Amino acid sequence: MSSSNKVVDVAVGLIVKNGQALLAKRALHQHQGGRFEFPGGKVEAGELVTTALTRELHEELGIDIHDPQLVQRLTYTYPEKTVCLHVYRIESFIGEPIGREGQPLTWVDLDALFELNFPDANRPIVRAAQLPTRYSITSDLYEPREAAIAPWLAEIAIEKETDAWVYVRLPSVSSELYAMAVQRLSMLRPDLNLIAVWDAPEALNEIIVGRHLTQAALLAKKHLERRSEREFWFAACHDEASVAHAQKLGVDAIVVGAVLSTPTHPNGDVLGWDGFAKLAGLSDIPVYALGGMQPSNIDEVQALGGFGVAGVRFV
Ligand SMILES: Nc1nc2c([nH]c(=O)n2[C@H]2C[C@H](O)[C@@H](COP(=O)(O)OP(=O)(O)OP(=O)(O)O)O2)c(=O)[nH]1
Ligand SMILES: [Mg+2]
Repeated sequence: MSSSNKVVDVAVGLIVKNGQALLAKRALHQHQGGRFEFPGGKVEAGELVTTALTRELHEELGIDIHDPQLVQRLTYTYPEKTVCLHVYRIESFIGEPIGREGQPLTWVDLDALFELNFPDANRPIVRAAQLPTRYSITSDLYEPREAAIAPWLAEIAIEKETDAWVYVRLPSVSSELYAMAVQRLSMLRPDLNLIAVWDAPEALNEIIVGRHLTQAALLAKKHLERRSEREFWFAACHDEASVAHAQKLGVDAIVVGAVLSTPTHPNGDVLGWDGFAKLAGLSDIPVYALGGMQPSNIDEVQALGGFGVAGVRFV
């Protein structure tokens, strides 16, 4: 293999404070010069990626970071070279960032990142920067008819925290009833970021932020057509093959489970923490742990390479 075919590993810091991300402007003479970037730099031979991240952010910004969380590994081929961007979210650091190499710095609202000119590899980073660490899922209607929507709405209205991301999972209902439930939920709780099941009616596109593929639907899919850059795709994965397929398709994040058994699925096949760690370790995209999870499990999940927790009943 010639050296130009070698993948260049890059440690990238998604530094977030008060809902804003820290960006630098790349110098004109650099690769992808003149564009905004998330601060970071090349991993040196024999260096751990997290060591490189700490070193680069100290060199470039003069800050000392704590507890970086892996968000994604992103491989992208430019005409000149192939890079693998190892993206870490950093919410805790000591020092006030300054452009120690003369590079201009700026803080930008997370949802405004979509408007900026980044290196071509960065589009998935901009989407991943929006992702929450809690992926909430609805319970089903108590029976598949319209009268069951009102009590379902009442429960969700109380249960779901402000701005939550909520996958509307109603396996028992027709697509007409499904659309009605999503529309009514969106009117009652316009703050929620609603995720519809993958084959829900197109008419919902205006009020949802994305779609969720069941594992069977994921495996049957050959391409993923995003209707816009702001459309998020999630997928359920229970094994290695589905994790690999989700990555190949370009899904934004996966929901892996069941990690632990739950009162509603007491005897189901569970991965256990070991099984979860194995699948999370294989995944280059963000992973939510599902099955017996509460928000308080987040540290455990992240220590095993996960990104967030998913669940029907968060208390
Ligand atoms: N830091 C950073 N690099 C990015 C981003 N997106 C992207 O494609 N890259 C590419 C551009 C470069 O080819 C490579 C990073 O190299 P770099 O120039 O920052 O490396 P470095 O800090 O070690 O600097 P140098 O001493 O080699 O100039 O990754 C990004 O958001 N941040
Ligand atoms: Mg750099």
